[in-house]
Amino acid sequence: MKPAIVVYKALLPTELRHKLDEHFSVTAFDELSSATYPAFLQALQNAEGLLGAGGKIDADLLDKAPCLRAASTISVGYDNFDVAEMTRRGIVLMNTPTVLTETVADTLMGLVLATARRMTELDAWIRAGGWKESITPPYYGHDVHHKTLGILGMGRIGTALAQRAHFGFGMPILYHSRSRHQEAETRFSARYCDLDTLLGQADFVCIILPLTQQTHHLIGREQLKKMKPGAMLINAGRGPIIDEKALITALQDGTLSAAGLDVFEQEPLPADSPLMTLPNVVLLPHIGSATHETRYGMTACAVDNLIAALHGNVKENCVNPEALKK
Ligand SMILES: NC(=O)C1=CN([C@@H]2O[C@H](COP(=O)(O)OP(=O)(O)OC[C@H]3O[C@@H](n4cnc5c(N)ncnc54)[C@H](OP(=O)(O)O)[C@@H]3O)[C@@H](O)[C@H]2O)C=CC1
Ligand SMILES: O=CC(=O)O
Repeated sequence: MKPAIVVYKALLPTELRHKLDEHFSVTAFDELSSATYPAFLQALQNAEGLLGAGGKIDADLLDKAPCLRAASTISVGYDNFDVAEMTRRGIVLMNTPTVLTETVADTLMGLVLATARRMTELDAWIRAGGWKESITPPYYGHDVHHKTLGILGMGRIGTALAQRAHFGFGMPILYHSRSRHQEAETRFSARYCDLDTLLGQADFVCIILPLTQQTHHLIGREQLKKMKPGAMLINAGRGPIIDEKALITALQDGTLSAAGLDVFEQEPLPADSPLMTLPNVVLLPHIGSATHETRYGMTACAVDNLIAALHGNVKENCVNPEALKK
């Protein structure tokens, strides 16, 4: 008998669905809503595998999936999983690094440009009947090329961003990570520094860190005050890395000149969030990796990950290899 798996919030192209069907008995939920949730919980009872995107996968949910052996997330970030609890239970967690790196770096560079050059604001301006003759200096943007870029998190995506900024825009690069990254220092002349130095010297601060206990609210009121006057903050890591209340205040009182955000403390961003009405913010609905090509690559990777995990053949993309020893 084929192992049972549950697929949730994954838009599976036909060939990938067929691939899963070859290996597993699949129960799929395009959306998780109050209408579908009871059936989802029911299906979890026998599921050996779980494949999907988002959702809080904590001990309570794991209790409802007593047969689970592997979970495969269609994302590189896995802060929504209780990894320690999964490891304790011997449940392997797989993610999709690398396939999305270049696309998310493009998104970050796009946010830098859109924020500095006020692209969404001016798009709204022209749609409301405005034209450039009426744009006076207070509405001008700022240059990006040759400005200093600060990267928080010189991992896979941070490195791809540094490459774009160095070769494409001639930007001097500062970075902060847990450790030094020789490749970025050699290839892109990136300079390692502590967080306060980066905040004080960068014209653009780009956050592309994972959300962990250590990075939660890493950027709060005090850190925002340390940013260079006129600096802009870009976040595509995870919303809670920034204290959003402090961010809103800083954007309102001019401590921070502008922000470009793909991620938020609460997603979807509530309609009454002050961020919705601030002109000096570019908002994206967590679409860092959302291109046809990359979403396909991520989904294919997640499918292969689950097949490997449930066939005891894990070679890469395992978040908690210790679970394999259980
Ligand atoms: N908006 C979107 O759609 C997307 C968002 N993301 C987010 O981007 C994150 C990064 O992805 P990726 O680049 O592939 O991951 P990597 O693991 O390659 O890079 C993460 C980087 O963060 C650094 N880091 C981790 N913890 C700390 C800390 N406490 N202080 C300082 N630096 C820290 C790591 O440092 P070190 O190298 O020293 O270990 C590493 O350089 C994901 O976890 C996800 O949250 C990813 C894809 C899409
Ligand atoms: O946010 C997206 C991810 O892949 O992580």
